[in-house]
Amino acid sequence: MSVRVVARIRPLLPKELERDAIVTAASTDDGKPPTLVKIPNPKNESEEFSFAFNSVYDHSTTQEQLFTAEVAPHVKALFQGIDVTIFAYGVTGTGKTHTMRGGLKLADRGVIPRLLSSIYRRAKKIMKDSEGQTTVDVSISYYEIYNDKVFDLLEPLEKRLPAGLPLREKDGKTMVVGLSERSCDNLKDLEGLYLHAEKNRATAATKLNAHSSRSHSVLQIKVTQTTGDQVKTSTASAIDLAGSEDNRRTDNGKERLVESAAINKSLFVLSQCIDAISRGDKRIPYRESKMTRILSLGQNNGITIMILNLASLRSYHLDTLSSLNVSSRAKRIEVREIENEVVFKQVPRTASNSGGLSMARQPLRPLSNALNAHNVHSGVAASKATATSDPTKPAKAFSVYADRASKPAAPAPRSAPNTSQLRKRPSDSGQAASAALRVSNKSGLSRPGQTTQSKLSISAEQLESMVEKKVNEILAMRSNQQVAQAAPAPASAHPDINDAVQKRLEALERRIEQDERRDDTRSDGLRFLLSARQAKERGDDAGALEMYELALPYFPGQAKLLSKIEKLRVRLGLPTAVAAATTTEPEKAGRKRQRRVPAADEGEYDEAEADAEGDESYVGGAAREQSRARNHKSSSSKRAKVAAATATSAAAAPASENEGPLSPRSQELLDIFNSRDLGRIQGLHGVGSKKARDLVDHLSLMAEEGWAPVRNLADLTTIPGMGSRTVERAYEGLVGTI
Ligand SMILES: Nc1ncnc2c1ncn2[C@@H]1O[C@H](COP(=O)(O)OP(=O)(O)OP(=O)(O)O)[C@@H](O)[C@H]1O
Repeated sequence: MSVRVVARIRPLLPKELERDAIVTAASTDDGKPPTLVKIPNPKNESEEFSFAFNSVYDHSTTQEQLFTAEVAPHVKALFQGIDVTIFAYGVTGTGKTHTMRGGLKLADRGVIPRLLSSIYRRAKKIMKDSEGQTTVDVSISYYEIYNDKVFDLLEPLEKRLPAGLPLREKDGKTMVVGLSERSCDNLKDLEGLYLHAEKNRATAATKLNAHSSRSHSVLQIKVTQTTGDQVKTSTASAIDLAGSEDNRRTDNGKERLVESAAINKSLFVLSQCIDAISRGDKRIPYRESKMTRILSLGQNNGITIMILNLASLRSYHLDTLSSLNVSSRAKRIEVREIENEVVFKQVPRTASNSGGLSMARQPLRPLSNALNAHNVHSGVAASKATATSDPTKPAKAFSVYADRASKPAAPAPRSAPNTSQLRKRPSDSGQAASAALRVSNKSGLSRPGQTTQSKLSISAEQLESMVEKKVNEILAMRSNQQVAQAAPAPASAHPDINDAVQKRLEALERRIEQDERRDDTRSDGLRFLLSARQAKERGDDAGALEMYELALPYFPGQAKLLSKIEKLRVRLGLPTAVAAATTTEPEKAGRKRQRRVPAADEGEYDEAEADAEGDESYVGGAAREQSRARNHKSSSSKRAKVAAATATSAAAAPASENEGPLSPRSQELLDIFNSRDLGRIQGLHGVGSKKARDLVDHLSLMAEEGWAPVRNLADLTTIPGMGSRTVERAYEGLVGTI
């Protein structure tokens, strides 16, 4: 079966006007429940676009009706061992949180509280009917993804690590490493936990001067049914995605811009994934954001329901079209309704601390004959209207109450809509983009990446200085401090840039993106260490061991780390067959991990290769790329190469410094790192604020763990986030200060 996609149009709010409402629900045939959303063509209001969904709910639909029609039928499947994922998608202010969480009053309760009640009711029934033969355990995990970092909402805020929790793939499932899971005997406890977590979320948001709806929230309810020695587990996931938002419309400050960038990026990646799956592409860009990795749309077995929330207002016109485009394509994604395997009980090694959506990977297959028959659209995706979002939105809260048995509302039809009224196929993303640009131009907005074609004759020096300037701009745009200055469209800042420069700039942007990905991969090592420490604090030795072993490939040969692993193995009564257990196994795991992350890893690997060549040019362009490709076949350790590169590079300190006395400049560089002073580290060339924070975290952890300070430049290159090129840039940047 395919992902079930339903649309819900919210009612107008008190200050919104009926005459501004432009989105309507319609039926394919008179008397049938609505399955179409109609919206005028923004370029020609006399023309109307229709988008087909599995079901469409208009402003009159109550919370109970939506739940009864779309969610309640799947609770049974959940207890059969099938995972269920429900997620709300839509523009800011369209009713996602209202749908998922709802309000305080009984009638206002959204999908989540009703789902919790329903699960408890069914659990009770199963236990009663089996006369105690079957026991049902219900537990929850709850986390948010804020600025592409995962934070556990069940843990107190003080325990939050700035880097967030890492993700990893295990047995084809995406897991949040170190996520807590709380079991509750009754609905009231669960209610308390959920409310507490919601409070955590709001408090965290307030501390960051943000709004909680700027994060994606993921609630997972795990149902474990035990009969004799057979255990059946399934998970219901309720996801409230952050809303996309136009910065021009909301007059965002710099923090908001960073958030918006993260939200829009993850939602953009989601739409790219949906496009790629529906086109039948082999490569789906799941890994480009944490949210898409977790959601793994189309890769997860089980039932997936996407609720598209819509506001009918004209001020949302282009945003609404964009979200209609994305979600109507999601219908074409096939998922398999497969029960999780029953496992046989054995003495557990430990309570698992790894949460995550249960997602067994499967080959992706687009539905060849399930095109959006009714979809006719302009592909408008980029331009936005100019209204301001409502800052006076009432605070959201809810309570879970035991559901009264209620008469189900008329269920929505489950059949796919009739496709005979096909008017025009939805355009692919390329068409969408070009249409978007046409609209953008019409509305006077600048085209991202637009350049004038004028061929100016400029000297190589001018060219280099423009490139340098551009690099700095791009880096500045990506740092928190200067993000507010990033508002002007990058290319239009230089109307005199010719094609050659433009190409170089594009190559640079790709390069910077690669750098970021590489850093992310490396900082995973740090996250594993931090998770290990957390597990240790919780007294979870097995969890700590697992995390330390996962960290090992990032810190090869660290005696302290090896000894921690050894000690934990002894304590847990596990074989200490020394090297095999502590070195070989994790290294194998590391290699496996590298195979699973080809994109990130290739960049990192290439980087090490380029470093080994001593190629310092930032603008090496195609030649550099080709030289990297030639060298890609080498199989020796990347870290060894990075270290070797630093030792042999003419631009860096002399190799002898790694053994003998250090030059004053090298000493100064090491002192800065060993000081763990954020300001000083951030002040180094080539070290942005994000990298500086990660480095301080890492160095502090090293110090707490009793590891020796960094003694030479080669040591420095083994720190996650530091490559030889970064070390050299920082080193060179100290010229004149010493
Ligand atoms: N079906 C509905 N019935 C009544 N009020 C609704 C409905 N849907 C949304 N609202 C109201 O509309 C406003 C915006 O809804 P909500 O906050 O849920 O939007 P959202 O999509 O979650 O926004 P954000 O992305 O900012 O979190 C709220 O005041 C909410 O109470």
